Amino acid sequence: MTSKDSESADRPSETTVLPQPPAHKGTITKSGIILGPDGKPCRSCNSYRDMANMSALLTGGKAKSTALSKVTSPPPSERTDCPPDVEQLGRSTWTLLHSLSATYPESPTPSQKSDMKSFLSILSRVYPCWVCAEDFSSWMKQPSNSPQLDNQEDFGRWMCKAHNEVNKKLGKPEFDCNFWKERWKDGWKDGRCD
Ligand SMILES: Cc1cc2nc3c(=O)[nH]c(=O)nc-3n(C[C@H](O)[C@H](O)[C@H](O)COP(=O)(O)OP(=O)(O)OC[C@H]3O[C@@H](n4cnc5c(N)ncnc54)[C@H](O)[C@@H]3O)c2cc1C
Repeated sequence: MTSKDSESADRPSETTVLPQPPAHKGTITKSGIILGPDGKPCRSCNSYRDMANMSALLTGGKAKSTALSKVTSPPPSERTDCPPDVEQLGRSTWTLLHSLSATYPESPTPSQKSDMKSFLSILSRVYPCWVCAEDFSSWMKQPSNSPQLDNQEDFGRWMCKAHNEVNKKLGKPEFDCNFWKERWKDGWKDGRCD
C-alpha cells in the first residue's frame, strides 16, 4: 500500500458520509424564543435583540432574574467580547464558508472533494444553532441542492445559493451570485478592497 493509498483508506468515501440529524436539539417556546437541549434560551439560536424584546414583553419592561433574562440583555455596548448570538455566529460562519469556496481548488482531487463534502455534512449536524442546522441539513439533502464540488466556480455559486436560501427564509435581500468572486475572493472592481 502506498502512502497515498493509506491516506485515502483513512478518509471516509463520499458514499459513507450519510446526512444525520443535527447532534443537538431543543424546542421553541410559544413566544418564539428558541431553547437549547438544556431547556435554557439558546444564545446561538436567537439574536440578542429578539431576546431583549421578548424579555421586555414577558416582564412588562422590568428585568427579572430568570434564565431568560440572564441572556436577554443586549451585550453592554462597552464590551466587544460577549458570546455570539445567531447573527454574529452566522456572519462569522458565512465568512468561513465563502472563504473556503474562494480558496477551493480549480481542479480538486477526489479526496479534496470528499473532504469538503464531509465537512459540509458534519457542519450541518453540529452547527450550534440547532434550528439553522436542521433547515440547512434538509435543504442540502434535496437532490437539486447537493454541494457542487467539481471546481471552484461551481462551489462558489453553490455556496451563494445556499446563503440566499437562508436570506430568503429571513426576509433579507438575495445576493447576486454573479458577484460572489468580487465579494469573497478578488475584491470589488472599484479598487476599494486593494
Ligand atoms: C448555515 C447557516 C444557516 C443559518 N440559518 C439561520 C436561521 O435559520 N435563522 C437565523 O436567524 N439565522 C440563520 N443564520 C444566520 C444568518 O444567515 C445571518 O448570518 C445573520 O442573520 C446575520 O446576517 P447579516 O445580515 O449580518 O449578513 P449575513 O447573511 O451573515 O452575510 C454576511 C455577508 O455576506 C454577503 N452575502 C450575503 N448573501 C450572500 C450570498 N448569497 N452569497 C455570497 N455572499 C453573500 C454580504 O456581503 C453580507 O454582508 C444561518 C447561518 C448559517 C451559516
